[in-house]
Amino acid sequence: MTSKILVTGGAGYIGSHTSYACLDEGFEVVILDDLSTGVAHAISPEARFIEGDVADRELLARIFKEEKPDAVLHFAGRIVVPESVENPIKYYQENTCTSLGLLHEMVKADIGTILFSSTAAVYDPDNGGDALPEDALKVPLSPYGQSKLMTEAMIRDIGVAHGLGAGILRYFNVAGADPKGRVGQSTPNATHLLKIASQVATGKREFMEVYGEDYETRDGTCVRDYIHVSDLASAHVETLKHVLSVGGQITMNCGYGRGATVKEVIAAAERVTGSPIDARPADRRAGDAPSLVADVSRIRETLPSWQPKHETLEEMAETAIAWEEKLKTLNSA
Ligand SMILES: NC(=O)c1ccc[n+]([C@@H]2O[C@H](COP(=O)([O-])OP(=O)(O)OC[C@H]3O[C@@H](n4cnc5c(N)ncnc54)[C@H](O)[C@@H]3O)[C@@H](O)[C@H]2O)c1
Ligand SMILES: O=c1ccn([C@@H]2O[C@H](COP(=O)(O)OP(=O)(O)O[C@H]3O[C@H](CO)[C@@H](O)[C@H](O)[C@H]3O)[C@@H](O)[C@H]2O)c(=O)[nH]1
Repeated sequence: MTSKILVTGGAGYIGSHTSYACLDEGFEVVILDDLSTGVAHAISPEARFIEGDVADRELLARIFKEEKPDAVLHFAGRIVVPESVENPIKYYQENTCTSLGLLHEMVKADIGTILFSSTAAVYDPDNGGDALPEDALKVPLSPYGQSKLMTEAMIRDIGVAHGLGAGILRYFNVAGADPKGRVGQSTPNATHLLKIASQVATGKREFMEVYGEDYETRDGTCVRDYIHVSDLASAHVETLKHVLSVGGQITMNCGYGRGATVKEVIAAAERVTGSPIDARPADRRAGDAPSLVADVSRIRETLPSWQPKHETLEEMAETAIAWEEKLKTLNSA
């Protein structure tokens, strides 16, 4: 029997890729998005789209009654770390409180499964650079990270009390775009490294800055575990199948288990285009961890069927740059 899922934030970067991946796997997909940072062209014509706010509890109750989804994939939220420092109320309201309302409506409607987008930002930024297992020390530096960690705790407690199956996925650094060119990172003022490098590579920006070259890393720039968004999308599909079949709760890091420096990411983008990227040294960005790398043992053991297909920085850069080019036509249409 076909399973039906409700995807909150399905018009956003990761939610849109995951919606396509779920549709490709035969799931029925209903998307709830208020288009605050998402874009209509990211929504597959095969999905049912409801424009609305996840904080609207009456709307949620109606959707659950009418659509009776088997699971909710909850991507919707605010994601800009510095903004969360300036405006923590917004982040606790729109990430933590909205998620609580969603969980409450799920329990009331007896919807038994949730996947939740958490983040590597929950871990201790001064972690020493070793790969981080899921039980590593949590010291979220920003209200953004804290809002996610609080939501994780709510899901665990509510899950235990009400028998909710849950997959909490802690994404490391998500990059790249759909290799089929259907979707990509479309937020115009996104701040992610490869997005910025792709904007320079496609002539949308003249130059970019490298935030700090004096870290204790192999070339002085920060290390992150970059994961291709399509591999992250397929990790959701496999997690969903796993939780729908065995129930229970699982928290898993999503990355490849190896780090790349800022300079290595920029060099990959340069190899793709064959042209230099004007990347200028700048001061450290406040709140940046020197290194965040995932220990991926748990996701590998739990989901042996998850086979990442786009692990190289070149593939992430190639798809990101191709999408940036495509956006020129989409945005001028
Ligand atoms: N992008 C990353 O590198 C990254 C890393 C770790 C975790 N995450 C998490 O993954 C999730 C998705 O991130 P993304 O990069 O796709 O962001 P995004 O901004 O592209 O997507 C978020 C989507 O949610 C929608 N939305 C926001 N608030 C809403 C609300 N109240 N009601 C309905 N829709 C709403 C937006 O319109 C947008 O389509 C977020 O929860 C984020 O915290 C992202
Ligand atoms: O123009 C730029 C942009 C970024 N960086 C550096 O590149 C690295 C990666 O930065 P960015 O792409 O902004 O990602 P993070 O700050 O690591 O945060 C991302 O990854 C986290 C998980 O690790 C998520 O929680 C966040 O939502 C998501 O923005 C950092 O060292 C930045 O200082 C630059 O040097 N120049």
